[in-house]
Amino acid sequence: MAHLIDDPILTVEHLNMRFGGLLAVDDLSFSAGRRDITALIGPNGAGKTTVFNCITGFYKPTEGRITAHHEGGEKYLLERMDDFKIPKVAKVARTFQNIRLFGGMTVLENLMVGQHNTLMIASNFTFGGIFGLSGYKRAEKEALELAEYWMEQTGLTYRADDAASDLPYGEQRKLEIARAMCTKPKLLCLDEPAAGLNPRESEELNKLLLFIRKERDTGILLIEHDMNVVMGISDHIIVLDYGKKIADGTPEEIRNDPSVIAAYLGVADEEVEEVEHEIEEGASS
Ligand SMILES: Nc1ncnc2c1ncn2[C@@H]1O[C@H](COP(=O)(O)OP(=O)(O)OP(=O)(O)O)[C@@H](O)[C@H]1O
Repeated sequence: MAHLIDDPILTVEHLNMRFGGLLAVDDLSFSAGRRDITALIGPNGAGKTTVFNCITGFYKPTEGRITAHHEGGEKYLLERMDDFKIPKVAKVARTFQNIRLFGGMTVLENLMVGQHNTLMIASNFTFGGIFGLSGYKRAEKEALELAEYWMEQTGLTYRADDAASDLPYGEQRKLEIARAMCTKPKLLCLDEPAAGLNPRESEELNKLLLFIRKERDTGILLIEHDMNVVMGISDHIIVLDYGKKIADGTPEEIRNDPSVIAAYLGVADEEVEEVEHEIEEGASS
């Protein structure tokens, strides 16, 4: 089963990632829609973070092709790009499972650092900033406005001058997303954004991600274990188990897919039919 995507922001074709004797990602192909929230789910160790690391250039895949498709028709082969070019040129941004902020910097400073690339270009990679070049000043003003915009959307304006490390966990997660959004990504990859959030915070996260998809024309690719988040906001779900894709469809299709239930429950293949039967019985009772 493969979910049909008319207008992909990302296509992954026959991706393999091998670590010594372990095939962590096994012939994986899928697409993520340009304005969709696509979730990558699966039991622990299924290969989800490895896929993210291949997409964002942390790992060079053993085999396969990963393409970012921009609206103008430009295509970027991510597996061939230097990792620092992936956010800058291909416009693919990411957050991490373990929060990686500059703890000693303020919220605002974290958002300005996120725009370092744009400001360096505006300074012509010289001391343009110090000498007050007009192009640099304009870029700096725009960077500040963008930082303020994302502080507002994430409810962090009142925290602008606080050190990132002083923020509670839920706000640090939001700050990471705000910082990624300051790079104006076309695809935002989020590694377990709901981890450690309480139910109210994860509800706020859902709203923020739906806002990003609707207002910013940004596709989202998300790894998540919190099924309230996954089932609540995803347009499309891909399920991995032992590095292989075992399902690909809408939340409704995935929810009722016996092989997915089996993978999560950890039952053997031959028991899948039994699980399927139980689901059918459950649905008819
Ligand atoms: N750098 C590495 N070297 C060797 N093995 C690795 C490396 N990175 C990941 N693996 C292995 O690849 C497999 C997939 O790991 P991965 O972290 O991608 O899974 P995951 O689905 O993200 O798991 P989780 O939900 O627990 O984060 C695991 O068996 C893991 O031990």
